[in-house]
Amino acid sequence: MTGASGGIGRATAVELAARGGTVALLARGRVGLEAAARDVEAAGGTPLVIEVDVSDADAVEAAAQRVEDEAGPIETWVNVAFTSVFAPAHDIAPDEFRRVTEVSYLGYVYGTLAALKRMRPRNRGVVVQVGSALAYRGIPLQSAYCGSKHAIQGFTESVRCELLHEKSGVRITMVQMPAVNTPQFSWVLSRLPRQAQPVPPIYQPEVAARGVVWAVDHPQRREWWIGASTAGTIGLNAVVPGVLDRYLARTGFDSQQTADPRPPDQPANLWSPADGPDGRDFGAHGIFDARAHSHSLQAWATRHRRALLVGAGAVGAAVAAAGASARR
Ligand SMILES: NC(=O)c1ccc[n+]([C@@H]2O[C@H](COP(=O)([O-])OP(=O)(O)OC[C@H]3O[C@@H](n4cnc5c(N)ncnc54)[C@H](O)[C@@H]3O)[C@@H](O)[C@H]2O)c1
Ligand SMILES: O=C(O)[C@H](O)[C@@H](O)[C@H](O)[C@H](O)CO
Repeated sequence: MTGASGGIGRATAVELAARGGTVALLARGRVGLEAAARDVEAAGGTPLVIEVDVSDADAVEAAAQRVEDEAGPIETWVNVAFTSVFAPAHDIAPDEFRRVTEVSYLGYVYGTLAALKRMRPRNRGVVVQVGSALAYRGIPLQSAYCGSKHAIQGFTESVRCELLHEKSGVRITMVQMPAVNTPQFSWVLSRLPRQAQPVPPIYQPEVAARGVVWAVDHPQRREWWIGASTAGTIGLNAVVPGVLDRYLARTGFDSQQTADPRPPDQPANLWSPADGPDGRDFGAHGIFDARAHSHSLQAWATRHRRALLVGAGAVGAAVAAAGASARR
């Protein structure tokens, strides 16, 4: 699991740990990683902490080898680690675009390559890409991030076709997330005047984590969408993208900021971690607990859609039968 020291990665590591087995925790911040390891242990798993910057392909490959040497064959690889800059494109420098892309896009590529190198010869294994509604829909103030998320989506489709072509038993799937209450809004480099926030509705990281674990177990589906807002955004964007352009131009600046000013001492994790030796543990949750939903009816329904369809069919048949017997 990359990006396991905070947010969705941290919550997912804990969710997976509850099944036992080794969970390798890959991220940069030592303090956050050690706290994540304690969480994994408490949940019943065996943590393996590996400090790695995912933008370094050799380091990611070495991390994968270390996992196999110390814990055995990697069954599942989950890419989560990312960074961003909250600012209009004209306020983001070229080297910042490069850095976001190297971490948030190429980090996923390097993780996927390290996993495929080991899984393809064994003809088994699962790669899960943690994505976003923003893999399909760009929003203002997040150009570097949205570019990376779109790129992951394209890369993943290509790899999926290649695996299908060679009739591989290895599976790759992507989980598109809604807005989630994670530390990102307190440690991503922000040039916004006000405190950054996820665009409501906001879900707790455990909702996202349950979605990832479901995808680990059901990787035959090409994508899983979490949250009605995700399904709505991707669906609407496919039909009326121009309407969304104008809607987001009008609402997207305010919906991504609270009324409070940006804290002057806010850290920035673009170049170095905020949860490293000089930092603190940020945990899985961000600062929006009071506004975040602990469940998503849509996510539940998509997981149980077969049972729901069968149930709806049965109800439909019963109603039709009742109607027919009433007419007799
Ligand atoms: N929070 C949301 O609203 C939201 C919404 C949709 C999708 N997502 C996706 O979920 C994933 C996690 O998001 P989050 O909000 O939990 O993020 P987060 O900022 O809370 O955590 C990111 C994790 O990545 C790690 N990381 C950052 N830079 C790294 C680097 N160079 N090398 C290694 N590790 C690094 C951090 O240490 C941390 O463990 C991302 O891929 C993001 O695109 C999040
Ligand atoms: O959704 C995402 O992919 C991002 O990680 C968030 O940073 C956004 O700011 C917000 O949640 C928009 O919905």
